[in-house]
Parts: sequence; structure tokens; C-alpha cells
Amino acid sequence: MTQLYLASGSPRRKELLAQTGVMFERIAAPIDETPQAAENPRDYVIRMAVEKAESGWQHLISMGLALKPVLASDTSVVLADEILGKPLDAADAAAMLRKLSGQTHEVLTSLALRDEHGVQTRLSVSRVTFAQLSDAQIATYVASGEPMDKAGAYGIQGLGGVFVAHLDGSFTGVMGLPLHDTAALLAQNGLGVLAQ
Ligand SMILES: Cc1cn([C@H]2C[C@H](O)[C@@H](COP(=O)(O)OP(=O)(O)OP(=O)(O)O)O2)c(=O)[nH]c1=O
Repeated sequence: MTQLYLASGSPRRKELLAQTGVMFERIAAPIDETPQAAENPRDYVIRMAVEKAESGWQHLISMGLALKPVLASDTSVVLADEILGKPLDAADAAAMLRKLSGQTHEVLTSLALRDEHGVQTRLSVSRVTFAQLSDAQIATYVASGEPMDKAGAYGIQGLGGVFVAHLDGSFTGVMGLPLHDTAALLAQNGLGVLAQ
């Protein structure tokens, strides 16, 4: 029986949430992901997860579905206060990877859990150091297609993992859903193995 709804179209989040053993269904939660002028990156990722969870909650109400908690998340790559979202095209992906080359950036992944009492949030912060990348390596990686639907134009769980020289934080957080933080948030609501 469904215990939770996941308001996300991300295949990574579906796969990671399944690892927690909680029974869930996915629902769509389309929102406008444009950052506000001068918005702090941490405020931005939290706001995105809250808006996705709220959109999912309103969807349950409008469809007359059973009201179960709605989980949503957002991931941004932040380099020196610049938010790198998903690349617009191959040229944008290559430009992001040139910026990340040889540098340490932060990956922020927010969580929001909406239920009848309101919304609870968490933020996972990881620091990722990229090796120095050559133009040829960037071109080959962009041609693989992997960067296109990912924040910062890379996937640590795929070929992009070979560029990661060092990680200080949560691997699953960088991938899009920090498993421990997610399980801890669910446990506060009596769900999942950490609630036992
Ligand atoms: C940095 C990084 C990001 N990503 C992915 C995770 C997210 O799916 C995506 C960031 O975009 P998001 O806007 O956080 O999520 P999304 O649009 O893919 O899905 P949703 O429907 O939940 O809004 O980048 C990886 O898969 N691996 C990585 O190493």
C-alpha cells in the first residue's frame, strides 16, 4: 500500500527512494525553476523543493486522491555563488564543465516533505573536487549525452564519476536524493526503517 508520494520526474530519485524500502508512487509536480534576482543558492534549492512538494500536494487534492505525505527534492551545483542548473544545450554543458574543471564546487540537494500539518525541509551539502579536464575530454563527455538532464552538466553515478577526484559529503545527495537525510526525514513521520 502506498505510504508516500514522490513529486519528481527524475529516474535517479525514483531509484534512490526505492532503496529505502518505503512504498511510494510518483506524481508530477511542474513548477517554474527560475531563480529570483540575487537569491541565495541555499534559499533557492529549499524553495524549489517546497514548491515541488506543494504542487504535488495540491495535485492530490485536485484529483481527490488519498492524502499521504508528498516528498520532493531539488539539486543545484554551486560554484563561487553561481547556480549551475541543467545545461540548455551542448555548448552550455561544455561551458559548465570548463568552469568546474580543476575546481571544488558544492552540490546542494534539498528535501521537502508536505503533509496535512505543513512542510518540513532538509538540506544536504557536499563538496566535490573535479580533476583538470582537457577540451577533448569535455567534448567526448558532452557527446555521450549524459550531461544534458543533470545539474552542473555531470552525473557522478555515470561516466562523469571519472572526473571526481574528491568527494566530501553524500554520494546519493550528489546523485539527487541523499539517502540518510531522506530516511531521517521520513522517520520523523513514522515511515521507513529509521523509524524503528
Ligand atoms: C550533480 C548531479 C546531478 N544529477 C541530476 C539529479 C537531478 O535529477 C538533476 C537536477 O535537476 P533537478 O531540477 O533537481 O531535478 P529534475 O528536474 O531532474 O527532477 P524533478 O522532477 O525531481 O524536479 O541532476 C545527477 O543525476 N548526478 C549528479 O552527479
